[in-house]
Amino acid sequence: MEIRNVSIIGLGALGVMYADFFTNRLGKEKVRVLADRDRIKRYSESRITCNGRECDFQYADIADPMEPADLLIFAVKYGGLQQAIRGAAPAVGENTLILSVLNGVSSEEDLIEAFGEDKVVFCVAQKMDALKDGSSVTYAHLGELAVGELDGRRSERLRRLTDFFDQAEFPYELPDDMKKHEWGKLLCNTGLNQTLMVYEGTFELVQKEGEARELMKGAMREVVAVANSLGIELGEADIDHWLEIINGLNPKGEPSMRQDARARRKSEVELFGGTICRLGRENNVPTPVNDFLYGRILEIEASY
Ligand SMILES: NC(=O)C1=CN([C@@H]2O[C@H](COP(=O)(O)OP(=O)(O)OC[C@H]3O[C@@H](n4cnc5c(N)ncnc54)[C@H](OP(=O)(O)O)[C@@H]3O)[C@@H](O)[C@H]2O)C=CC1
Ligand SMILES: CC(C)(CO)C(=O)C(=O)O
Repeated sequence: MEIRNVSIIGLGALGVMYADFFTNRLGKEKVRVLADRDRIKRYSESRITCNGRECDFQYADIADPMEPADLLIFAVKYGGLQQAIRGAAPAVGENTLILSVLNGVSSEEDLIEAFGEDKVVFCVAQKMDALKDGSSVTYAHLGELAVGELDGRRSERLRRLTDFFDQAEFPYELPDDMKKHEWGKLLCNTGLNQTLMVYEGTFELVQKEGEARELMKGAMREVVAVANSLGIELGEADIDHWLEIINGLNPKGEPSMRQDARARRKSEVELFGGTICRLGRENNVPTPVNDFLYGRILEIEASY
């Protein structure tokens, strides 16, 4: 069945960016933002903007009966995923395809557990630099979604998805090995997000040579070592690939984790250092750089 409409749950930096993109391309009636009544009231009363344009979104109250979505995008932080899964359940029908733009390597497992393997296409959100300040979202790069099947098949549902992206002129990539690709993004976030949260910097700080960039690279090398211990073939070339992407981001932009810290919200550190330090211990891989970053981030969060 052809994809004709999109629903999005999570109206943050990425949610606004995607809701704005698809609303402009498909029309307001084809794009729903799913939320509870209180959030919808708050969103409707605030002036949400994306790159300075005022947004006019269609909201759907998750307490009301609703038609299933053709494509459902989860764009919440990991701490909000279980609640969002319960909230979005009425929008999942027989033919709904689900994407998660969440970072880390866990959200697809949670979505599969909730909705079944046949609904969830693996996805990595990459190369964007979306920044949310109050109700205003700005970005210099929309980035792209890397999508694929775990076994590398060019399946019929993947074709449905890419046909839809082609029609909407939405940028995407089809990596051959989605698991390796997810770990590549984990390598990026574990180095970049944690370093900039600890150093309180923008992308500029790690785009130039210096202590912060070296620390970031050290954290990335530990992700490679942990991945290798699990049989995932990441290497120096993957670090270089993600460094090149980082070098191209808006120098004044910030990763999602630094945005959490500025808002004094609990970050997704468990997805990054939390996961790498735990897997390192379990597989006898030393992770001193991540131990330092993870510990420092827990201290910062304890001070809120
Ligand atoms: N920002 C970025 O550039 C990138 C982010 N990512 C990943 O994407 C994910 C989303 O990040 P980001 O957009 O920055 O996150 P934000 O914190 O900006 O936004 C998350 C949004 O989810 C909403 N939300 C939480 N729970 C629910 C719920 N139960 N129902 C409806 N809405 C809910 C929150 O609403 P409210 O504010 O009303 O509580 C919030 O607006 C994260 O996993 C992040 O790591 C990946 C690539 C890039
Ligand atoms: C690396 C980045 C900035 C996406 O490009 C990201 O994933 C984040 O902000 O969490």
